[in-house]
Amino acid sequence: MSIIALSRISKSFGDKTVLHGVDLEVGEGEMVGLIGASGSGKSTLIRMICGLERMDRGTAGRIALFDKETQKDGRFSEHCEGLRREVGVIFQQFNLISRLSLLTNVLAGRLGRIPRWRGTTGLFPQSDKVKALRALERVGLIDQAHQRASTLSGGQQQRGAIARVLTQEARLILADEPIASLDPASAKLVMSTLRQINRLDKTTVIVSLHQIDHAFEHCDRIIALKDGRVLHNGPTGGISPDDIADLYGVEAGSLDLVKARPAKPTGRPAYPGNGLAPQDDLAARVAVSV
Ligand SMILES: Nc1ncnc2c1ncn2[C@@H]1O[C@H](COP(=O)(O)OP(=O)(O)OP(=O)(O)O)[C@@H](O)[C@H]1O
Repeated sequence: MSIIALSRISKSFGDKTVLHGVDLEVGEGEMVGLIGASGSGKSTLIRMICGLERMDRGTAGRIALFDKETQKDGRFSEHCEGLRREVGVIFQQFNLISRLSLLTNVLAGRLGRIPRWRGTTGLFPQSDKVKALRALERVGLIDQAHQRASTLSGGQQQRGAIARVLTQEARLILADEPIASLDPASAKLVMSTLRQINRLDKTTVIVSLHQIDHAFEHCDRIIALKDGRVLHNGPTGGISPDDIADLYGVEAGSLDLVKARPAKPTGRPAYPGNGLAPQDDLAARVAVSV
């Protein structure tokens, strides 16, 4: 199944065109790094894929997710809203509600999947609370479940945001510069968490990154944008120092990144006891109100 299919996607803001007829296909279970200099169109492309942005009209462009059309020639299709529920989006700024507990934030991942009255009254079904706690356990934050989001570190908040998309049971994760605000150790942990979800759950992940060594280490495929056009689209190992130099407008000899290569799967979880806590144990924990 095709997870993402884009054809002839163009986007302009005023008289400035930031995406020029982009074509892309992403398949099930891929982990794709989206790289490119600042302003090359990475965020716009991600916003387009998740239905937050309309393409230009009159271009015959088309976007489909999971083989269903979300927009065509600048018009959203009837499937768009339903398909958005299947897409988990992670932003650089975490987007947790700071005064609420981490668990409540993570439960928000269920909002598109429960009746509205439950969401507005905060009466999440027990099964959803178990899902949220399992997600927190997978990202190594079970002990922080009842902590206010504002008291968590940046790395913890970003892993909280990942737990939220796990709770959403997203089939596609779009992460827009998820590690840009993090220290190196937290960045590594966030990237290995995304990679592990991709490997264990076969969730498709697209991650835009400024730190290209992380893209080299964790992604199977690199899509490189330059001035709104795809400059490179292929296996991570196939991108050359010259490609990178061209992308960022630097001398190839000044780059020290080719030593970074895709990591081999280890099968090791990022956290001890990760992900598979006994259901009973988790059910007991949800007795605490959220
Ligand atoms: N809502 C908007 N209105 C006007 N211009 C916009 C808007 N959104 C993006 N742009 C412009 O589109 C271009 C591409 O922006 P985009 O954020 O997609 O790039 P990016 O590759 O994600 O950059 P960065 O890595 O710095 O986040 C930039 O020139 C930006 O100023």
